[in-house]
Amino acid sequence: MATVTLDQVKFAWKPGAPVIDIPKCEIQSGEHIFIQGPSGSGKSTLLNLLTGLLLPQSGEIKIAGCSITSLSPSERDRFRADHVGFIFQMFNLLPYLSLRDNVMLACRFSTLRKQRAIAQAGSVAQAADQLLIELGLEKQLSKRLPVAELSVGQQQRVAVARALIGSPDVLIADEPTSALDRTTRDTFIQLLLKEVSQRNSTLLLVSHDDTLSPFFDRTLSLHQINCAGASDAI
Ligand SMILES: Nc1ncnc2c1ncn2[C@@H]1O[C@H](COP(=O)(O)OP(=O)(O)OP(=O)(O)O)[C@@H](O)[C@H]1O
Repeated sequence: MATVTLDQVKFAWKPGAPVIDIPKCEIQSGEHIFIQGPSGSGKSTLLNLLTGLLLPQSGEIKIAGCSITSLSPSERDRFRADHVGFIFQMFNLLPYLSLRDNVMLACRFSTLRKQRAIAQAGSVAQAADQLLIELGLEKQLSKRLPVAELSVGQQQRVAVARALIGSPDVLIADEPTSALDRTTRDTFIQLLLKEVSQRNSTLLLVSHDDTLSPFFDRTLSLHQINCAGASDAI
């Protein structure tokens, strides 16, 4: 079953200069997709359309069976909190909070994810701890460190735990490895893929780094799926 569907989606920041023009794209439930394209080709714009932060000028985007392009802004916000987990390039963790509190935050904005976390682990705190331990952060968790005292690779693993708590249908990762060295990067990607597989979440990961492609089920090249083909992409 398709988890993400784009149908005749067109978006332009300025009239007459389309950045996204995707006639058709389907991503199946549980697929691990690598989205690649040069700088300026529209990767971030596409992610913002998929999460409903931007609305296309025309066309339809469906996530987990819901047409997000038909929702009101507040419905889209709620849908995003319930169904989409994010991993950002710069993590976007709250530095003064503990590891557990950072992870639990995702459930504060979504009753659905909170209920799933409780059903899976007994409580949201236990679900957060379980994920952090699976991701190799037991020592840092027990010391109750603020995330500001973690290494870059450790912070990125906290960001993964936050994105995964309450098992969202779709996980979106925007250049999540750009701050990691090669060895940490490979370990991180393997761990991320293991965790999303366990939850049967669909993963969409964007990166400039083409050497990540072999880790994924499928690579979507913006050049191939996007007819807009931004002329200034490098
Ligand atoms: N807020 C904005 N306002 C106007 N134009 C924008 C805006 N954001 C991006 N663009 C334009 O849209 C095009 C695609 O940008 P986008 O950021 O989606 O590319 P990208 O592939 O994510 O690039 P990078 O890999 O460098 O982050 C570029 O031509 C860019 O100038």
